[in-house]
Amino acid sequence: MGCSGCRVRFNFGKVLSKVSVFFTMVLIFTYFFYCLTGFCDSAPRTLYSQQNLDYDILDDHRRILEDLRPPPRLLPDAPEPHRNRTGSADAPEQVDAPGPHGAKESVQSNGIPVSNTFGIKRFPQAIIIGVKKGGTRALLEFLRIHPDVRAVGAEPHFFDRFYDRGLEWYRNMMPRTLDGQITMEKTPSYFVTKEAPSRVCTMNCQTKLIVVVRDPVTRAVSDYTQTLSKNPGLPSFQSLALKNSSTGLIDTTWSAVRIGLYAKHLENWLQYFPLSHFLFVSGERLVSDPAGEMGRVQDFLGLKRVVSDKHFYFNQTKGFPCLKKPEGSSRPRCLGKSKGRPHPEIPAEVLQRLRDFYRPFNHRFYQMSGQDFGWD
Ligand SMILES: Nc1ncnc2c1ncn2[C@@H]1O[C@H](COP(=O)(O)OS(=O)(=O)O)[C@@H](OP(=O)(O)O)[C@H]1O
Repeated sequence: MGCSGCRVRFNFGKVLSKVSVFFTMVLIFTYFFYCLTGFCDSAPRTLYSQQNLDYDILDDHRRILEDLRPPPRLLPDAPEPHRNRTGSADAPEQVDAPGPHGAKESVQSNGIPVSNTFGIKRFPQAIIIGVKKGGTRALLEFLRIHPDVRAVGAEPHFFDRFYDRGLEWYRNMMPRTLDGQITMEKTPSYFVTKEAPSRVCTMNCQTKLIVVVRDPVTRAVSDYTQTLSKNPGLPSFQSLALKNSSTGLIDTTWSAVRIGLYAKHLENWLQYFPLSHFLFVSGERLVSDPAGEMGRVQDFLGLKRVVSDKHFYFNQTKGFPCLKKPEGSSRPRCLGKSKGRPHPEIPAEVLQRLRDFYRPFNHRFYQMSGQDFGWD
């Protein structure tokens, strides 16, 4: 009697364990089938995060790695694509196109790109198109703190150098975004590239365009400083800026001078985009009042004003505002050494000559943009 009771209990236990194994298998297969058909991607983020507890941690890790990584070759001090007579501009330069997100994507130990698991790669809805040495890196890094902005770290240079690679190549460069997030990139040379406006419009004529402008004289000196840092044998600023020292005529073929003719470049863009698609950010105010300028940028992009005073502190050593908590990191960080470096001393009369030269162009630019930047 006792023994047959044991057998019944024993059999019941066996059946129970078989049933639970069966249901577990059914659950596992259902889950895999669900994921294989792509539904995991469309699951609400919280649910998805719970199922993949380490996903967000890995994504943060990827962002941190991106921050710590030395800037990719094209960025942010990428030499101009063309080398001029000084040997510092206007000859095509052999550069590798950046990979998606500007450099190699972080890869998990199983070889799957970490950032490859959710969201969609979209064309940028907003692009920082210029100007070189205006403060474009600072603006992009400040924007990246915003949870609704995802941006490519490197400069893709699609609309100037790599257009023949096609729009799909470009889209593939973009980070994945969730609905409601804005995709962005910055390539300051777009502003001075003749073909760029029509090409951007071919992608999307509704694209929002941000131009960080800075006093063209200081901008030219900053540009020269960058080239000099790579080529210490470069002729003096004045010998490059002036056609002839006795006449004092400005050499507008020198790219460091030409880039500062903002009215001329803007005219080209206005043939394809209405003024309402542009936001002109003051490079000077981005340094003196970063939060104020970021308020304008967030409004223009239709974003909640998340980036504010509390994100910045002024670093006395650097002499520039820095971020208390950059994207993906909890430690304060300033921009790299190539941003905010000391400029060489330029003779006052050369600077004055350049100031006089730019004045009418600046005034024309104030009229066109509807903003007085107070450079003279
Ligand atoms: N917060 C902060 N930190 C450091 N530097 C700052 C910052 N905000 C603006 N700037 C100014 O940005 C100038 C470089 O401009 P870009 O980033 O547009 O340069 S680049 O075109 O991408 O090479 C750089 O020019 P230089 O001062 O000549 O180095 C800076 O003056």
